[in-house]
Amino acid sequence: MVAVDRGRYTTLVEAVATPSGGRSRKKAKPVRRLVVAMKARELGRKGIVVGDRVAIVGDVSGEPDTLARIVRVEPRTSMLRRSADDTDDTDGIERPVVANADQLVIVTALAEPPPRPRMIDRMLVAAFDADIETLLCLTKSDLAPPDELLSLYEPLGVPHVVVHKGGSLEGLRDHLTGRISVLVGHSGVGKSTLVNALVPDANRAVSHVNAVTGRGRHTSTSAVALELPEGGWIIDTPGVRSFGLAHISVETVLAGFPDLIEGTVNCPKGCTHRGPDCALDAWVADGHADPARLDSLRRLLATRDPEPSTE
Ligand SMILES: Nc1nc2c(ncn2[C@@H]2O[C@H](COP(=O)(O)OP(=O)(O)OP(=O)(O)O)[C@@H](O)[C@H]2O)c(=O)[nH]1
Ligand SMILES: [Zn+2]
Repeated sequence: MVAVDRGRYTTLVEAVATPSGGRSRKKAKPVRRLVVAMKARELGRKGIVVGDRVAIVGDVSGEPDTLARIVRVEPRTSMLRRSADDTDDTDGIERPVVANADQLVIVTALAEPPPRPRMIDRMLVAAFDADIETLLCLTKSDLAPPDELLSLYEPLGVPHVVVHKGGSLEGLRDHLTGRISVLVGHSGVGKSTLVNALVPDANRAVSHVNAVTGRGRHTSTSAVALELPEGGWIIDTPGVRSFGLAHISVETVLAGFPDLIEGTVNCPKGCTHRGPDCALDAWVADGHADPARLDSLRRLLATRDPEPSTE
């Protein structure tokens, strides 16, 4: 499923065409088309998100004004979620964002706008919760060096690439080829610039999806999956600017810090690992782990608190 917009799901159907006449020895070529579908009633309230693999029935011709039905959603290998944040009606319900992704690409400008480590931390926790890998993609390296930011994230073992407009994207492509990557980042960080450089006809693909759904050309606010020329997919998430993490437990965050877990055995029950009772301070002071790791853990735990939607 490559896009969803107000109850209309755009699905990519791949069929192996049988060469006509049966005499042709040419290898059958997969034929792909976009088919717009709605959710079959029997799926009830089950959500379908971009990245889902679905079974569709009915009119699957993809002709204008046809509508197929999605009758089944295949089991997911991963699910990126976020809690509702301040910009939503705050019902505290977690929302699925993208299914079956392999990696979350956190796009951050080195300047204009300045990097926001708390935002990066949030994304890292969301990716950890979804059990998908992360890649830090630092843009606008022509404006500022990456060193300061990397000193924060290299100790966490987060892989990174540094890019700038018009520069080489080889390092980034190496990470993206053959995988399903979700791109997230704030407005202005250069995400569209990247997507257009990676997928030469990205604009056309998006407006084609919009045309197929009859939603106008530039109205897409949902995630859209775009195929990379080298193989693999990038999923652009224009509508997802932030990740509320209220649904993620302290334990899940801590699980991202295997080197610190042993230090928590003497913590009081239900320790938030942020208060004065936490045993981690003394344990780290004894030299069992790098203090920077404890700082990082606390930063991540702190990011679970709601913060102003202006960020
Ligand atoms: N100096 C510099 N400017 C860049 C670079 N990449 C993008 N920009 C500029 O930054 C501005 C924002 O880039 P976009 O690609 O539109 O950013 P975006 O993240 O897609 O922003 P939204 O469209 O608001 O989501 C544009 O004026 C770009 O030309 C870069 O590497 N260096
Ligand atoms: Zn503790």
